[in-house]
Amino acid sequence: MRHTRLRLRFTILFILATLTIFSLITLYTFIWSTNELERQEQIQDAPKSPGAVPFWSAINHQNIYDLYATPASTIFKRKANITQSRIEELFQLIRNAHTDQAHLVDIEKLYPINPKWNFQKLLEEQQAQEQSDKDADTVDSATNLTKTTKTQRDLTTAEKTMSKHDKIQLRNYVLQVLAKWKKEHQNDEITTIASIMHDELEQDEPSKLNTSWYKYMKTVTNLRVYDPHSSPFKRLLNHLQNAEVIEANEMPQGTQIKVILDLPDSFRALLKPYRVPRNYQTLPDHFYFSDIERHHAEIAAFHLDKILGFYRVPPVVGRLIDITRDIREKATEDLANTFFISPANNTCFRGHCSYYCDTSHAVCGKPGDRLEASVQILLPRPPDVDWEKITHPYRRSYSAARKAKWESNENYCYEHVFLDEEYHNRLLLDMMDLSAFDFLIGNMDRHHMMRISSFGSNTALVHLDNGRSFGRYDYDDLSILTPIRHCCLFRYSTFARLHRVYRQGLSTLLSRSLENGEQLKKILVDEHLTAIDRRLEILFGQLDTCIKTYTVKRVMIDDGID
Ligand SMILES: Nc1ncnc2c1ncn2[C@@H]1O[C@H](COP(=O)(O)OP(=O)(O)OP(=O)(O)O)[C@@H](O)[C@H]1O
Ligand SMILES: [Mn+2]
Repeated sequence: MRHTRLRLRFTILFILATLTIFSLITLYTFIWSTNELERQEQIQDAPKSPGAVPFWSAINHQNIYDLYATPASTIFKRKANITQSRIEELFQLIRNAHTDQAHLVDIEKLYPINPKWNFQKLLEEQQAQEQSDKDADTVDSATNLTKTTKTQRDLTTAEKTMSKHDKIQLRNYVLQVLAKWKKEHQNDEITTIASIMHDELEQDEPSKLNTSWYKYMKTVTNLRVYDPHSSPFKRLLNHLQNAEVIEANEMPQGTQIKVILDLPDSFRALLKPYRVPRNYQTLPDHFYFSDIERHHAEIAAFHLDKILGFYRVPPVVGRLIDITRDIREKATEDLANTFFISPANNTCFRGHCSYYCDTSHAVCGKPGDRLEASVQILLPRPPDVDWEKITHPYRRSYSAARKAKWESNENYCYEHVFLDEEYHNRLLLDMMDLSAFDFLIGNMDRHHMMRISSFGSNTALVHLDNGRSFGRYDYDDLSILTPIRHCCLFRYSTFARLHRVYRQGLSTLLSRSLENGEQLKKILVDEHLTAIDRRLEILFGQLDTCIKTYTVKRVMIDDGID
């Protein structure tokens, strides 16, 4: 009896407990779901959390954690002031002018110069003028001249800039000089790095003469750093991609981390590691000189240079490396000492350099040992081969406060570049090619131009260091075109190639080249591809303006360089 009552009491207790638990759960679920609903309502207009946004579309997402975040800027679309049909017209115009010019031998008639005008005299006048400006500046700062008198003096200086007549004469003079340069150099023999290095190698390291490295060096000439159709080029790409690393050493030159890899068969390569995602844009408050170098920019620049037919960027591939096996275990002591394991258990290294070489900007594998990098052939350097480092006349000021001279002087090309005899040769037009290339890739950081001086004077620029290109796709920096806008000179051959890729669709060619020839995926986000097409049109627009101002034959030049 007692037993049955006890069981009944237990059953009631059990039912009561179940009911309580059940109602608690229901209540909790209700409260939770209402909260959730409310929460969802609240964040309906707020940006999605970074995790909810697919990686490639995260580009225009504002920062959810930033209370003052403004919506990402809408893509800045600068319109080219030229239509497709005008580009075609321009092409016909330029092609006809080129054909006409090929038959004309009398350069003096084509570019007439007043017998009373003299280059040397103009040069001396200009130099005297500069000296007096400098002296006046020194006096100004010494006597602490008031602002008004200084402005007055600036005004008189402005009046003293090169006269219109002198400018016309000087342009014709430069055009004549370039035509003479062509005559002198059109039969130059093409030389190779292999031939420059041959004798020393034969004496000191004869075994190197049988390597695939030497075979590639036979294709590096004074005109281009690789032959895209040759087998040494294809083998080189494969080698950069797959060869085992023998030693990893830090590159002492430069401001950001770079690693020199020794590869088998005498090859050396320059590695720039992954630092930021493909959709990273130069931080709004960063100058170009604080911008972080991007491995994907190096890769994309190589592909673009190849499509444009310059062949002036040393071959580079994107490579997935094992940070421990390929770098740490092969590192020199100095480099190895900067390795550590991060809190996320990834292998990282800091390296030694002046920008971003500290623990908070370390290069880390992600996850673990996996690291993307650009790997570029390191061309022979001094003492084996001599290079010339030319300060770019349109170099930006590397100071946050100062501006460069060319930014405020519209006559800068006449007063500084045309008057400088160092530019009375192919260098002037190589610089125009480079300005076009840099504008397309958005590179503001071309402080120097490099060329291999062991080749003599007829030697192409080598487009080294493109790590700070592709920094922005929402902005086209017209100032990169200043050399072209100021000097208004351009090669026929370059124009013809630009026109060809324009017709084929430059961005299509580029994305195809990256897809087929690159192991790393999505090197350029679509926004960068769109920007390149837009910039090509802007470049044509600039050439159109030049031609309208100076006529085709005073802008377009055939200096014999393809
Ligand atoms: N592929 C290469 N072959 C031969 N030399 C190279 C190559 N790449 C770079 N160099 C040399 O190394 C120097 C530094 O490289 P790079 O310009 O890429 O570094 P950086 O950190 O951007 O330097 P900076 O801060 O001076 O621009 C170059 O000026 C050049 O002399
Ligand atoms: Mn650089």
